[in-house]
Amino acid sequence: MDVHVTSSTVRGTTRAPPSKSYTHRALLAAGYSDGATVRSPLVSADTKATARAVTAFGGGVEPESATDIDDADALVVDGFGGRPAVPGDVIDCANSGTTMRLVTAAAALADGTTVLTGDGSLRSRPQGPLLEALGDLGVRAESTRANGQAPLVVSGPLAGGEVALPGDVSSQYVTALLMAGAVTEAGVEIDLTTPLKSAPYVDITLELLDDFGVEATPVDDGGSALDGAAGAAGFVVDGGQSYAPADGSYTVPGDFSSISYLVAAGAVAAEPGEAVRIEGAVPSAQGDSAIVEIAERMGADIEWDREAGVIAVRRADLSGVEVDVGDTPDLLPTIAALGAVAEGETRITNCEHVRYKETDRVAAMAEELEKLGAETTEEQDTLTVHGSESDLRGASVDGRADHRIVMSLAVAALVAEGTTTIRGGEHVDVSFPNFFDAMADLGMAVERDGESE
Ligand SMILES: O=C(O)C1=C[C@@H](OP(=O)(O)O)[C@@H](O)[C@H](O)C1
Ligand SMILES: C=C(OP(=O)(O)O)C(=O)O
Repeated sequence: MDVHVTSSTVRGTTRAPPSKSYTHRALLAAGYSDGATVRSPLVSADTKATARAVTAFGGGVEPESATDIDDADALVVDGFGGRPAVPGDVIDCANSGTTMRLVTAAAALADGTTVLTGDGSLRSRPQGPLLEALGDLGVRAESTRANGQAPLVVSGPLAGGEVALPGDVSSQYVTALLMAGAVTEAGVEIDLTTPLKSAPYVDITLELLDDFGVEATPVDDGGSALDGAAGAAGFVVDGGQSYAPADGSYTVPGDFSSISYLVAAGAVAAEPGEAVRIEGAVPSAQGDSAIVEIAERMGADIEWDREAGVIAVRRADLSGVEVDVGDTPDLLPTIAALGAVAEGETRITNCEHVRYKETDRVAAMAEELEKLGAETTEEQDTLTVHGSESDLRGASVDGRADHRIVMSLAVAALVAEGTTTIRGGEHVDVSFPNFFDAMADLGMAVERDGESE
């Protein structure tokens, strides 16, 4: 679907969608339990893939009261009590890396064979380190094409043990092994062979596990417990644990990766004297809440009432900054879009792992922002956007079938002169299904092909 965004201003109040990362984990944790209710879930293409996997393992996911899952305020999960059944069919993880990694480790617990696949993007993303780790733990875990990519074949059961794993490809391997490790016999000890990137996502995991009554611990070189995942040399999770959230339910917080587009939209295009107010912005372990500090550093006018969970953003002149996205890969497209509007140079460093996402987001943002008139320089680990040389004007751009590229280009399109056409607008269904409705409500001039408005 083509989406046409014409330069426009925004104002008013909107609500952050629920967190994709917490929803994936909560659905799977509820699956590992004897049953639990997940409140305020994100119902999106990616989280539906995790729900399908929970069902394939012998659990079930149903809306609490709505008839349609897309309208659900809560999902009632029937658990499989830590012992996944052998699925009756291939598990289709669609576009979701989180689903594929977390479900591969869950599949290793089953006493039989599971086959996992996904769309073309997911079948090109790296799964090798997780397959090797599972192999070292005695599980048959293979890529059908022997290239470390899906389709994957996994034959359990996994008993647990000690394993080495690189930390710089995907933190989701750690999350996957910790979540599955808790219900193994022996537990799992992970030794990182390279420093952990995307560490806050493991903090999200640790926080959620704790809420489900499961203990997992980051450790330093000497094996002593640490407070968080940053700088950890490894992780330990004891086996024989049970998943059970207090009072049988878990509530998902708002999503700061999604909030980043709303913050950026307000920073570049709020109507003079007006603000964009974002509700549902309560602090949690999400590293992507750094978008508030990053945008402020660029000069944005932001107030964040953390207790109320409300962010108010007004337009301001922005200047380029340097940002290390080692911990916050999903912010790269948003920061690049902000950088294209800012004066001066925005250098986004430590971003090699951002190339392993739904698409190579470093190349995608460099190339698509250039079509809008920005100048960019791409290196393997750094993306520089030369804002002062940019004079953004509407163009036809490709969302690369990647939700975050689509949403970031839509932010840039708010200030690009004339109209920008973004190819593949439907891909926002992965993490922020009502993105264009929410933006239209705030004042974005947007038309979607096939719609009359
Ligand atoms: O665990 C998670 O929920 C995620 C971890 C990150 O991936 P990597 O750990 O692969 O960098 C992030 O990019 C992804 O959107 C969600
Ligand atoms: C990379 C992402 O997710 P996943 O790894 O689950 O596909 C994302 O949401 O930006």
